[in-house]
Amino acid sequence: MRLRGRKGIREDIERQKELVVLNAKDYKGKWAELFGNNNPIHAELGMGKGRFISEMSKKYPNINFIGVDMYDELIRKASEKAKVAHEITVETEEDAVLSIPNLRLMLFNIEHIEEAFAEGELERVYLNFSDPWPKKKHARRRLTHPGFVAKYQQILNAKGEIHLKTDSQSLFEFSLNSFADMGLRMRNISLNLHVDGIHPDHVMTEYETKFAGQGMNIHRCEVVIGQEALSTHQEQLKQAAASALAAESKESAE
Ligand SMILES: C[S@@+](CC[C@H](N)C(=O)[O-])C[C@H]1O[C@@H](n2cnc3c(N)ncnc32)[C@H](O)[C@@H]1O
Repeated sequence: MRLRGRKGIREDIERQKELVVLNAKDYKGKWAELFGNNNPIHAELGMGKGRFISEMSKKYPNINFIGVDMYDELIRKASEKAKVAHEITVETEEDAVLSIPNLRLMLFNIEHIEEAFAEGELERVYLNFSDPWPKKKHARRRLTHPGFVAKYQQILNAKGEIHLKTDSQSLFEFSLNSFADMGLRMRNISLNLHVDGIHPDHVMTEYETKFAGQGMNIHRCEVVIGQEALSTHQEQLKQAAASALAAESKESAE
């Protein structure tokens, strides 16, 4: 997605100091301080126009959300969407900088994400409809390339997870292989999310609305990164297996 900067956009986002972070590197290791609490931090990498991150921040006030994108215009659009989602009415120039306590929009290139977050500073990374970069020679630019995933591993904490959604079958295949090659555990894999049945709390992104509306399959998976998340997942699997065995032996006894 390429957008040419429009005069005034930079000034507009610069004015929104409470919501927009232009100097993300300065907050490395200090995001909890910026939010003023130790709630988990979830980041959407490549948020586009920001519908997902706005709605998530409204729905889950006890989680801190950061929407990351590299274009001024998208940060501005996302800030407008956030204010609508949070029902902030902008009456004057000054009001435009009103803060949303659990949301920040960060202008940043994900290629250098480890320069913006310290080790274990995030609890979840959302990759929603990331650019598929279909040409093989561009594989390194895909946000699920092992080079990127290694950076996410570094900045995610013990409960860390990556949640991926995409319409692109080729990106999905590439991503699953990438995660598997890195020895990572995947769960809740869906090749057709909207047919498998979406959870009532499911929040759609702009691209998801468009592609699902066109009848395209939406692929999704969760990747368990942190040790604590992995232990919880393994415990859940053990319990599910034990209940299945118990049900089976009860059935055969009857
Ligand atoms: C296809 S759009 C998806 C937007 C949104 N997540 C959705 O699902 O509607 C991908 C977004 O990722 C952003 N993006 C791609 N590469 C990026 C990078 N290296 N750093 C920051 N943003 C990036 C693009 O600017 C674009 O807004």
